[in-house]
Amino acid sequence: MTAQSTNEYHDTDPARPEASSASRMQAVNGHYANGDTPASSEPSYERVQIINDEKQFTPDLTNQVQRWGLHNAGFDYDIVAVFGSQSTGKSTLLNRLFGTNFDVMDETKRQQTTKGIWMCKAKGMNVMVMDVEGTDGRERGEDQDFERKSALFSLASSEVLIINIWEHQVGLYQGANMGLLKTVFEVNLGLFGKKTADGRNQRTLLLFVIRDHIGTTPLANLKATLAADMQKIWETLSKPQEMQDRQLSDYFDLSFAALPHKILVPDKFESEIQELRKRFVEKGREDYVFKPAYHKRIPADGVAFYMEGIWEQVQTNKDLDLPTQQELLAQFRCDEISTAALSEFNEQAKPQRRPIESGKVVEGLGSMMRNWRKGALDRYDRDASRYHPGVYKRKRGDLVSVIDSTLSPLFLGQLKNLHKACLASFKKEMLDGLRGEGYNFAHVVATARECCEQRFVEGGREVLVEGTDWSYEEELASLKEEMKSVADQCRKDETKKMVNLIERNFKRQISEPVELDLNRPTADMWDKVLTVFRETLGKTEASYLAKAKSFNCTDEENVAALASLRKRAWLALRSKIDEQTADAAFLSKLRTYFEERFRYDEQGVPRVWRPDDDIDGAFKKAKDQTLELIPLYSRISPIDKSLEYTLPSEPSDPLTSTEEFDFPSTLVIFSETKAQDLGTRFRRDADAHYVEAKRSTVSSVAQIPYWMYGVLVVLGWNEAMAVLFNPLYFAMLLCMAGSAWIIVQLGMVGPLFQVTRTLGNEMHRQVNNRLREHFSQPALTQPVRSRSVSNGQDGEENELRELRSNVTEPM
Ligand SMILES: Nc1nc2c(ncn2[C@@H]2O[C@H](COP(=O)(O)OP(=O)(O)OP(=O)(O)O)[C@@H](O)[C@H]2O)c(=O)[nH]1
Repeated sequence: MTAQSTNEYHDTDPARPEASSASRMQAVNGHYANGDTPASSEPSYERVQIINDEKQFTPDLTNQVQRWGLHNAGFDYDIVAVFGSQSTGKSTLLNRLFGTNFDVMDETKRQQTTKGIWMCKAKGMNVMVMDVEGTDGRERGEDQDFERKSALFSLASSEVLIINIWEHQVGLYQGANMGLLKTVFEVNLGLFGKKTADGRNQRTLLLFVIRDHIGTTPLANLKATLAADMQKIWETLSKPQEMQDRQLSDYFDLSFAALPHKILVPDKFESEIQELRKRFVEKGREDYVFKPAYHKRIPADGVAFYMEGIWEQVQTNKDLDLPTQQELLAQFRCDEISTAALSEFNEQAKPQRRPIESGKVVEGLGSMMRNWRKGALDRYDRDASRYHPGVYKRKRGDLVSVIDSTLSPLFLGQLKNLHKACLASFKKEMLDGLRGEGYNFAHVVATARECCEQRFVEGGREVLVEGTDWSYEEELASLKEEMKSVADQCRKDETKKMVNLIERNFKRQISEPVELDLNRPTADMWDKVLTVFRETLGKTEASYLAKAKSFNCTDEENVAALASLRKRAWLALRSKIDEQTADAAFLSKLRTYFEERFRYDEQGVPRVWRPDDDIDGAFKKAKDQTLELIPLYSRISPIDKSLEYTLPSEPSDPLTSTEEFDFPSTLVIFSETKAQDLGTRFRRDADAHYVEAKRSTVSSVAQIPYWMYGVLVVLGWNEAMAVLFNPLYFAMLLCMAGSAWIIVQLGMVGPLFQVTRTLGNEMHRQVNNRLREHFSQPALTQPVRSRSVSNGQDGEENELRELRSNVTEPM
C-alpha cells in the first residue's frame, strides 16, 4: 500500500481500502487481538497527519484535539512518539498498545507505509500518540533531512519516545540509528540544556522496545549494550561550553522492553504487548512511563500551537529553545483566552451603557460589574494559568486594565448620575422641610444634607469594584460643594422671606399704638411714637437674630439684613404717619380737636350758645390751639432728643436698583407750603362752625313769647270744651290718644314718620308730574329751584360775611 502524502487520508478514506481493512483491529477484554485496531463498541478515534511528507504542519490539529475531547483536559494528557527504522512494526506496536488505527504495511509489498507524522488519540486514555515516518527510508534515499527533523520534533514534543529496534540491530551503530540519535541529541542539547520557567530540566523517557526478541541474548545484556551505546553517544557529543558537565541522566531516563516475534510466536507476542501496555496505563507501577517529570506542562488546548511552533523552528533550523516556545505559546494562548473572556465581558457590560449615558442610576450596577469582572478573570485564570506564569501574569494585568477601562466610564457615569439624583432630592427635601412655619432652617439643611450624603456614599460604595483604585471622594466633595451653594441660596431666599415677614409683623404691631398717639396730639406725641417704634424695632431685631442663628447667617449678612430691616421699619412707620396725616385725615383731626374745644365745654358737655356767651373768644382760643397742631405734626421731632432716630442715607444706585434714601427728608411730614394750605383749609372749616354757633344764638333769641300760650288758651277754650263734652269727639280723642300710646309703646313712631314722609313725597311727585303733563311746561320748575338754591347759598354767604364783620369789629 502506498501512503498518501496529504493529511486527508484516514480510515474512512475510500481511496485507501487496504489501509482501512488493515487497520481494523479487535480488542478483547482490553487488549487488541488478531488485528491492528480495536473493535469494541467505542469507535476508533480519527487520526490526523500533523506533518505531511511535504513537511507542512496541519492547521487542523486544534480542532482535532477538540474532537478527541482533550481540549479541556488541561495537563491531564500525555504524548508518546515512536522512533525507528522503516517497516520495523512501529505502527503495529502503537496500534496494539493504544488501540490507535495507524496504517500498517501490507506484508506482501514491504514498502513504506507511514509518511510524515501522524497523530491519534489512544483508546480509553488521554494519550496522544505520534506515529513517525521511519528512518532509513528507501523512498527518501540519502535525504536525511526529514528523519532528523522528525526525530528532533518527536523528542521535543513527547514525554516518552519509543525507540523501536530489532534485536539484531542492537550493538550496530548505523543499523540501530545511533548516528541519527547522536545528531539529534547534539542539536537538542541546546533545547534540553535550558531550564524551564519553573527551574527544572526538560526530561524525556527513552523507551527501547526490542522487537523479535528470541531470548538467546538475555534482555539484561541487550539493555547494557544499549545503555552503553547511549552513554557513548552522549560522551562523544560536541556540547556547548556551558554544558560540558551535563550527564545523559540529567535529561533522559532509559527504559527497556522486549517483544517476541509477532509471526513466529503470536500468542507470546500478544501477551508481552499487554504486559507492556500496563506500563502506560497503571499509574501505581514503578515502571509507569508517564511520570510528571516528563510532562511538557503545556495545557491540552495549547498543544497544537506549541507543536506548530516547534516544527517551525525545526524547519527553519533555528536553535530550538523550548522555554521561548513555551513563552510564545503562552502569549498566543493567553491572548486568545483573554480575548474570549473579554468578548463575553463586553457583551454583559454593553446593555448598561445606554441607561448610564441617559442619566439613569442603575440599581445594583456595582454588583453586576464585580460579577462581570470576576467572571472574565475567573475564566481567564482557569484557562490561562496553566501557561507560562510570567506571560500569564502579564496578560492578566493587561486584561484587568482593559476590563477596568471599560468599567471605568460606567463607574464615573453612575457617580455622576448619583450626584445629580442626590442633588435633586436634596433640593426637594429642602423645599419640603421649609414648607409652612416654625421650621429650623439649620436643622432642615442638616437633615437633607445628611440624608443625601448618606445616599451618595451608599451608592458610591456599591459601585466600587475591588482591585481598582477608584474612589467616589472627589465626586462627593463636589456634591457637598453644590449642596452648600444650594443651601446658601435657599438661606438667602429664606432670610429675605423672614425679613419680609418680620416687616409685616412690625407694621401690624406699630399700627395701633402709633395711630392712637397720633390721634392724641400732645407736645410729646413724637416721643411716644418713637418710643413705640424703638421698642417694637428692638423686639423685631431680636426675633430676626434668633431666627438668623438657625439660618447660620454670617455676621456680614446679619449686618446687611438688620440695616435693611431698620430702614424698612422706618419707612413702615413713615407710611403709617403718612396715612394718618393725609389731607382728609389730618383735617378731620384738626376739626375734631377744634370741636372738642369750641363745641364742648371743659366737662365735655356740648355747648348751647346764648347771646351773652363769648363766642368770639372761645372760637379764637380753640382755633389758635388747633392751628398750633400743624407745626407739631409737620416734623418728627421728639422733645427728648435721646429718642431721636437716625439712619444712614443712601444714594440711588442704578446697578443694585436701590432708590435714594434721604433720611432727614423722611423726618419732614409737611412742608411749609403744605402747612399753610392745611391751615387755610382748617380756618374755613372753623369759620363754618363759628357761623353755626352764631346762628344757633339767633334762633334761640326768636323764641315764642309766653303770653302767646295764654292767648291760645283763651281763644281755644270753647273748642276744647266742645271736644271734651261731645261724646263723639271725646271718643275720637280717646281713640287717637290710645293709638298714639300704642305706637309709642311699640316704638313705631320712627317707621310711622318714615312711611308718612315717603307717602307725602310720592304724592308730591305724582301731583307734580300730573301738573307738568297737564300744563306741558316741564322746564318751569327747574329755574325756580336752582334759583332758590343759589339764593340760599348766596344768602348764607352774605350772612357769613355780615357775621364776620360783627366778630371782627369788637376785636
Ligand atoms: N517480524 C516481525 N514482523 C512484524 C512485527 N510487527 C509487525 N510486523 C510486520 O512488519 C511489517 C511492517 O509493519 P508496520 O507496522 O507497518 O511497520 P512500520 O515500522 O510502521 O512501517 P513504516 O510505517 O513503513 O515505517 C508488517 O508487515 C507487519 O506485519 C514483529 O514484531 N515482527
